[in-house]
Amino acid sequence: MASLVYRLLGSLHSAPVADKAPGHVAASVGLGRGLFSPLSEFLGAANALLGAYGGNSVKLLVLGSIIETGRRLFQWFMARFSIEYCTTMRLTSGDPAYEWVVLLLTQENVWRRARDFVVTANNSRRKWAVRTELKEDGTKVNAEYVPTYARPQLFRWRGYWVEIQRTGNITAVDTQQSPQGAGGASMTVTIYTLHMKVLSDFMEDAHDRYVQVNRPHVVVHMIEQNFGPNHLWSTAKHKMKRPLSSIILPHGVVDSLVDDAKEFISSEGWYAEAGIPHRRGYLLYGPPGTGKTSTIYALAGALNLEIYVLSLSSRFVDDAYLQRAASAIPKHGIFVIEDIDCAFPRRDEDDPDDMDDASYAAFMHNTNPTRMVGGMRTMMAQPVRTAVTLSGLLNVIDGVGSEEGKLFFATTNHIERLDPALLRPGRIDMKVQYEMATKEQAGKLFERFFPETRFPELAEGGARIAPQSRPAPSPAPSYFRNAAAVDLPDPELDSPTSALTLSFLANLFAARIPEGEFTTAELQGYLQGYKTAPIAAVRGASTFVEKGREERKDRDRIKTERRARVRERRALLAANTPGAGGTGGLMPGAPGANMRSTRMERGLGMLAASAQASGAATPAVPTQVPEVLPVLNGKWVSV
Ligand SMILES: Nc1ncnc2c1ncn2[C@@H]1O[C@H](COP(=O)(O)OP(=O)(O)OP(=O)(O)O)[C@@H](O)[C@H]1O
Repeated sequence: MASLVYRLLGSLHSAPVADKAPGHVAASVGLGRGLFSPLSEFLGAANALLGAYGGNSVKLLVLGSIIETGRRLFQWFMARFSIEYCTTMRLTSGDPAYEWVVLLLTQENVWRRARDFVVTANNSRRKWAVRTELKEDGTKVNAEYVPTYARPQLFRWRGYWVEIQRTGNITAVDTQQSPQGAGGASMTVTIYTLHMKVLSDFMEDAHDRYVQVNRPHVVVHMIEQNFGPNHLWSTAKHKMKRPLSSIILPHGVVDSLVDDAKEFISSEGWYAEAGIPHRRGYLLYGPPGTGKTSTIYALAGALNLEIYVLSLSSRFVDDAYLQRAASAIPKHGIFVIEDIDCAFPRRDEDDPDDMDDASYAAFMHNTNPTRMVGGMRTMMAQPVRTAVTLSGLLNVIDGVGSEEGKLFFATTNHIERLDPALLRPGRIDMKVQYEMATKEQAGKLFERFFPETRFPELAEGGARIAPQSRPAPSPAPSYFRNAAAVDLPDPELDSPTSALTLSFLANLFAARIPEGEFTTAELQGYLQGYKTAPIAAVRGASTFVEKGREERKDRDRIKTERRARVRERRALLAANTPGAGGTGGLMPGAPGANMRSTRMERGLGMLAASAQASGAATPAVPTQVPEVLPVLNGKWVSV
């Protein structure tokens, strides 16, 4: 380029001045002298003048101006061109569309040209990363190379040029931790085309690929506590779909749930015509380990829906956050609130049944339980609570965020704690109760663990009882009236008899498991110990039941003792608490005395009790009553 300019200048320099004579200019344009002669004469004079007084530098100046003007014209043209001849879209991590495009990029092998990677050993199961297996002393280590795309990458898609670039927090994205919003990443996709239709085709293609790849998975979006309140649905996990048949519930329960959800999704028009918000609420309630969460996952897999799970007891989840999180869920997403009861006040805040061991110890020994609830350190032993208020929760269920064809699922182990306002139709449209496993469930679980395909030697054939004609397992079939007495061959000592079939074993197992005493999760845990030994599983069932009963007795005894100790301690605290009939007299007439909460009173009572117990003098009461008054080594601490 530089040499070109020099050559041009050289030619200008060497060109004879006569060539640029006024007459020549006029002749070369071929126009009549009449019109242009004054201009030609002016140019001729200027030329002569320039030639006479160091005109070369001025020529250089003119040339420079021409080049600059040309450059600007080109820029202007390019700006116009790129606005009109390419389409640009921006995507933010955390948004479902971002995931779709990420997958398309990976499938198009755009990462092959990338030179900038983040390496992570965190297996994300996403298709975004380049997965490698490294060998380290014979052990395989999974590592992923995640391209950052910090610099623009150009690739061809269906004959169009597409450019992508990512900005923002590019090192934290596209592993399991993918924050959205201010701290997250965003991606710019530019397609060089005149037609908007290409853009929608691009997104459609990206979406189709995403659906195709995730067909065997259920995508579960969660909230990553570490990312703070600015990030919604920051973590996505891909779980293998679970067949509905693997959920073992009393006959018809799963089917009615699935039919209801399907009917809801397909009747959007009806809701619009009837003027009813298109949403549906389900409450699954019952003891832990009975299959509530598993049912939701299986349902989502069957209907190809994505799940958005939120726990109200998460740090920083308050009314505003809940509202934002619900609004960010796309149409037909399943919104799950786990343990919804923690949004409701307890009748007894210090119920020992709700305390974990740390809280119980803190309550009994007057130490700081250091539990964070709603971003605030609370004193006293308490069950985990939430910063979400009942009205905030109801607003979200009723409000904009819960419309648009969303399915809302709430789970709880304590339906009795829920406010009737939540349970009314329109908020909760269908309730499903989960109970301890029945004999029928135990038998079905056994059959699921030991299918005939894996144990052909125990398949039907020499069967004593065919499955169709098998008597209902609950109550115990007549031939197993005395199930405990049925003697099974020992697989290690005896050779299996032809009469011993899996259905026979399932029935015997069902007969040995008492009705409604164990959760399905407990039975599953037991059977997991006998993955390849169905006969041994049945042989050990009675011992398992006995042990389970003993353990339960122990747990009940501990609970009863705890309750008694908590009652005792409360009585002691009350006796030392002013205003509660006690003799503590800690705060008579203290400023703010009317602000005392039950919790504060307990705190003061604890202080007095601990001071009395240690023989120390009661610390002086502060003149200003702080909001929370925990006690640390006999000193007042204001939080
Ligand atoms: N009815 C069931 N059918 C099949 N598997 C079950 C059933 N109940 C429990 N399980 C198994 O037990 C484990 C725990 O189940 P799950 O998490 O669904 O229970 P849950 O009722 O949601 O418990 P929690 O109230 O503690 O959340 C899972 O591995 C699941 O496979």
